[in-house]
Amino acid sequence: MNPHTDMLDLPALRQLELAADAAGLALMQRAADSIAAWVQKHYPPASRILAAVGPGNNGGDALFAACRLRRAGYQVEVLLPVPGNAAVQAALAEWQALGGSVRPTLPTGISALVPELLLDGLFGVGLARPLEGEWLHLIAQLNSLPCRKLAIDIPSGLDAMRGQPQGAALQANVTLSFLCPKPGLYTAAGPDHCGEVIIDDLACPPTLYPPTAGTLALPDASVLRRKRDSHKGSHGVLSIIGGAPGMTGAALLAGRAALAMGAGKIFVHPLDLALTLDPLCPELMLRPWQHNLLIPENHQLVVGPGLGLSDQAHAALSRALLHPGSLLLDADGLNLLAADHGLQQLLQQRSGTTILTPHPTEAARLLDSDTASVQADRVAAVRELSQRFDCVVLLKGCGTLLARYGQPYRLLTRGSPSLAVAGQGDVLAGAIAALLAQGMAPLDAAHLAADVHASAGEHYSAQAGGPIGLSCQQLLPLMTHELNHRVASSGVPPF
Ligand SMILES: NC(=O)C1=CN([C@@H]2O[C@H](COP(=O)(O)OP(=O)(O)OC[C@H]3O[C@@H](n4cnc5c(N)ncnc54)[C@H](O)[C@@H]3O)[C@@H](O)[C@H]2O)[C@@H](O)CC1
Ligand SMILES: [K+]
Repeated sequence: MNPHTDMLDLPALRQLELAADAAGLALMQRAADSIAAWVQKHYPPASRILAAVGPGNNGGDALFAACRLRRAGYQVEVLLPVPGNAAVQAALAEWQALGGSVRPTLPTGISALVPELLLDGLFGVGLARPLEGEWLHLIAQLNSLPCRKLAIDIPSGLDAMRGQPQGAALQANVTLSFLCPKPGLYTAAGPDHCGEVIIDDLACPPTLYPPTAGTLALPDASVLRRKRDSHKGSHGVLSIIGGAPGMTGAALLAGRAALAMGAGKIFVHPLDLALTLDPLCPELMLRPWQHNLLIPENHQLVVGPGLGLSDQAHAALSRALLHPGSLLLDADGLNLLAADHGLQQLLQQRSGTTILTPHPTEAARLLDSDTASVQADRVAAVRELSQRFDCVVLLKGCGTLLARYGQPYRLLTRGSPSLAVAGQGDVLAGAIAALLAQGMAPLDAAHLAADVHASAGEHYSAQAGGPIGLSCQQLLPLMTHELNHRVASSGVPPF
């Protein structure tokens, strides 16, 4: 267990809290130390701090931190809307012994008292239902304060496991989270509410941690190291089927991305017979699809970019499902699969690994569900898909998730809205297949390719001054650079 990258599900997190308690670890005091240390590092004494204290242990963390900060000379105010549990009461006794008072509501027109920093300790992982009434009002009031906001453990109102606001959620600048990362910090609406995320394991011994459910840890890229003594045949071959009339660009984008990510040889089989060359990328070998097209066993096969939903597309997918090697299905490859139980049966009978790369709406189609339900619990959706189809599944969207049944799920911490443009799904499909072609295991290939893609999106935003306007031509060199960097820094460091 690495408490900085490995994640627990909620029952396991509760189990850990109990184990720490039984071991006599005063975790709440350590949490309060951690909060106070963060404040002292960033704000000089006498700064104005407002601590919002909720009814549970999250409130206890905030109020014990308030005591420490008052002792250290900060001007601390405490907002305590409801009487808290025993931990809050103990902190309150300490606070009052220090001469502190509490206010039950936030007065309107407090311009003179506007804090420099809000400590948000209303709710943590114990949020059990949507917020209502006065709580909604309070969150809105706190969000409108013109000051920086430090969320304790998780922004109040955000579901720690699902990353969705429960009615409303605090908009934090920094989130200081304890014991281990929670998926809700990184996926769905989580990143837009958390700001910078800091994990403090509170020096809780790793032996106390139950088995992990998921991880943020990245796969090692050293398998992609190249020998001087290598040739194009050393780096794998892949075939892409897609590119129906009107959507030929999708297949070409996948092909170009595969080249940028190091695949040795790339065949593109467009359904549009008129497409015979990519003039901007003549390295791609274009061989229009025919019903008797034979894909050699050693090719990594991608089906879906610009495939369409025609009878021809259906026939191409049916045949592709018989391919004995690895197969990646994207876009209309997934839509055809979702709509046809016969194709799903063929998928179940496959001997090679299959990777599915749905966006939330495609995932909903595969699950006979709707997009909102998938987004409401992205971790559950990706796990369910991987189990139902016995595939590696990559669920796109903010906080990309990957799962293979029986293994911890994986969650990307990187990403950028710059990538939310047409064509990037095709780029990702080609990138994954390129890493498969170079010998990476399917889950690792999908994970590393997605992380390289996400990182390149971040680099683009940094270079362009913002996320608008990304195109494949700009992104692919950034992906190549990022991949080379990952490979160079993998494995044992050089002298
Ligand atoms: N137990 C432990 O070992 C540790 C807990 N820690 C802190 O404790 C937090 C968890 O504490 P709790 O389990 O007490 O939970 P919380 O403090 O997150 O909230 C639970 C309280 O909120 C109420 N509540 C839940 N949903 C509500 C809603 N929608 N509207 C109104 N009230 C609602 C519950 O009735 C309960 O009173 C963590 O997030 C973390 O901040 C840390 O101190 C580290 C150690
Ligand atoms: K909180």
